[in-house]
Amino acid sequence: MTTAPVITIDGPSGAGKGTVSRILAEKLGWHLLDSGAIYRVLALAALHHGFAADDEESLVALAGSLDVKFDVEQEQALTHIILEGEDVTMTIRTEQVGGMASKIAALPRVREALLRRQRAFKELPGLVADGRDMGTVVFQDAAAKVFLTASPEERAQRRYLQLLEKGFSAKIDELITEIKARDERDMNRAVAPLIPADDALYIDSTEMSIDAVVDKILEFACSKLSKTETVDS
Ligand SMILES: Nc1ncnc2c1ncn2[C@@H]1O[C@H](COP(=O)(O)OP(=O)(O)OP(=O)(O)O)[C@@H](O)[C@H]1O
Ligand SMILES: Nc1ccn([C@@H]2O[C@H](COP(=O)(O)O)[C@@H](O)[C@H]2O)c(=O)n1
Repeated sequence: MTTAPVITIDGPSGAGKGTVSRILAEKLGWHLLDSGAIYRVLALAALHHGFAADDEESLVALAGSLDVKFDVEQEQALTHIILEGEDVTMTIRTEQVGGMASKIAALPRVREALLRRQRAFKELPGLVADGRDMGTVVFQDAAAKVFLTASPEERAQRRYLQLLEKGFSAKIDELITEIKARDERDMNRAVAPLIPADDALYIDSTEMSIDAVVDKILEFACSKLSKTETVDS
């Protein structure tokens, strides 16, 4: 049986992972995993239930029973995220939810509880997986791994424009502080820290357009995939 190839795109907040992953998945006709959305949904559910960010016991139980659905809307290239029957696609994008997600994501048993849910996205014809540990932990055998980053100031500026576009208010100074705090937590946690996989292509997109990043990843992924096919045949 042929197993589905995976392209992983890891990196810090606001680097453009979600944007380029969606474009790549569309171009290739592959499935898409936004693993950060899973952590964000769990964070939102925890906030709804009033659980503290360090209440590992309750969070693990919640992760195991999380009633979440990803409804892919092909025409509008949008995935609706439904938590306990409620559309939370927009609500999970706030920095408050992102901050809570990054705190609970540092808990080893919470990460463990979410592993199977993420790996279930690996289906034919292929998967583009976006997150922090896609290449280092969740899909270690991925055909092509990318680490996508940009300076904190550029990422905050991108996030600022994105939040305004979605109708949220934001302050650039606060975003820079929040992004740096999230980087610090994500890169220094004991389990699955945000680091490039040894075999990842490193891209700094500070001065690159979205199209340039997509082209670079496509070129890299195609060369990796053709080598994999040669080895398999
Ligand atoms: N190379 C780029 N140049 C300019 N803007 C970009 C670039 N890449 C992405 N953006 C914009 O930056 C914003 C953040 O991108 P995106 O949501 O894809 O980041 P992310 O890495 O997935 O962040 P997070 O991990 O927090 O979800 C979006 O509005 C996107 O359009
Ligand atoms: N594979 C992942 C994905 C995400 N996280 C944590 O969730 C937070 C929110 O993720 P976004 O990509 O939506 O910004 C993020 O800051 C990480 O702490 C993770 O640990 N692993």
